[in-house]
Amino acid sequence: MPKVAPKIKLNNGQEMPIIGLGTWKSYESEAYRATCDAIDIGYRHIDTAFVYENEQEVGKAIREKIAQGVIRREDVFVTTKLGGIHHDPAVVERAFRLSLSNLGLDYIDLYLMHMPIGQKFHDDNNVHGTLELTDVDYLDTWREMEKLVDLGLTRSIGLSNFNAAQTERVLGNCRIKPVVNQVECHPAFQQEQLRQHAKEHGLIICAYCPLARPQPARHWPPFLYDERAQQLAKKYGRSSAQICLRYLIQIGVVPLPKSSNKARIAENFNVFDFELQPEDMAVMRNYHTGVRTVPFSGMAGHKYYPFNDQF
Ligand SMILES: NC(=O)C1=CN([C@@H]2O[C@H](COP(=O)(O)OP(=O)(O)OC[C@H]3O[C@@H](n4cnc5c(N)ncnc54)[C@H](OP(=O)(O)O)[C@@H]3O)[C@@H](O)[C@H]2O)C=CC1
Ligand SMILES: O=C1CO[C@H](CO)[C@@H](O)[C@@H]1O
Repeated sequence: MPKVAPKIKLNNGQEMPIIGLGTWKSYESEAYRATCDAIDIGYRHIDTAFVYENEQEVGKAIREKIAQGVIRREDVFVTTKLGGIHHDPAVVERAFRLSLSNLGLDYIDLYLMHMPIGQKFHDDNNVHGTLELTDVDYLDTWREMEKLVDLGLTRSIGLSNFNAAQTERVLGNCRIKPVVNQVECHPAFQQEQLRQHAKEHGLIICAYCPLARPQPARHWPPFLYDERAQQLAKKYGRSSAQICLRYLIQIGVVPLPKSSNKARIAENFNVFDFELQPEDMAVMRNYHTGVRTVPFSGMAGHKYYPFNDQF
């Protein structure tokens, strides 16, 4: 049996493994292969979304691993997300059922609102929609998501790309609390205030883009490629990606590194048998620049654009 990751308790009692496989840009057979490999390696947490157009492959891999007896359904934490084109309260349940049927599962563990902003619906196959944004209130969308928990279709619901004020607006008006906020978080964009805010309100921060989408040819980002990063990697006998993921775990967030390369999927998982010393945590802390990798700039003028506030 592979060693599996430790878990963190969510505010509804559910437990989430503290590292998950990201799957954005893992298409078709790649997403299938990556999910199979990840489960074999010991991942028990997979992050997909309706807009990634790979729910079917991710689901196929999970079902196969269940059929092979590698995991039981209850061993794996599956997250998918409501796309912007499905914010209209009238279509939320239908959109969820579409994702569930893509995955071929009876329930999912966590359903996130991908963004606080809705996009105009054209048809279900136009998953990315257009940048025609709508004014649907995310509270109305949230209320429909709560019903999915009532129906037993998802164990929990959560937010993604919400700022602190928007999170509080949901918390102040909800019947079922969000368990997480999934946001960009890595050493160059550490979300210190949002993390503190989430902690005070009982939400876990899941870190998307935890490696800031490395560009090795450009030696980007510095926290993976500069001299200090190399020195730290050498000191611990690890890769700089492992140092980064370990750092995120030690600051209390749940990283979701994407890889479709088996060696890197394994590398990203092997972060549970060492600990960064306080002086090295300080080195990593200093990489913060406050510059986002994923600013969703095309939505910048919208009234619910989340990133105008400081956090
Ligand atoms: N809620 C939201 O709005 C968003 C959610 N997400 C979620 O978060 C996940 C992670 O974010 P993502 O944007 O993919 O960015 P990541 O920071 O995870 O970077 C992914 C890139 O890093 C490479 N990589 C992976 N592991 C290593 C390693 N050990 N060393 C060097 N390079 C590595 C991958 O290449 P290769 O595959 O070749 O290994 C890929 O090109 C997404 O896949 C998605 O599930 C992401 C963005 C927004
Ligand atoms: O989750 C996602 C991955 O990142 C993309 C942007 O770069 C987003 O569009 C998408 O919603």
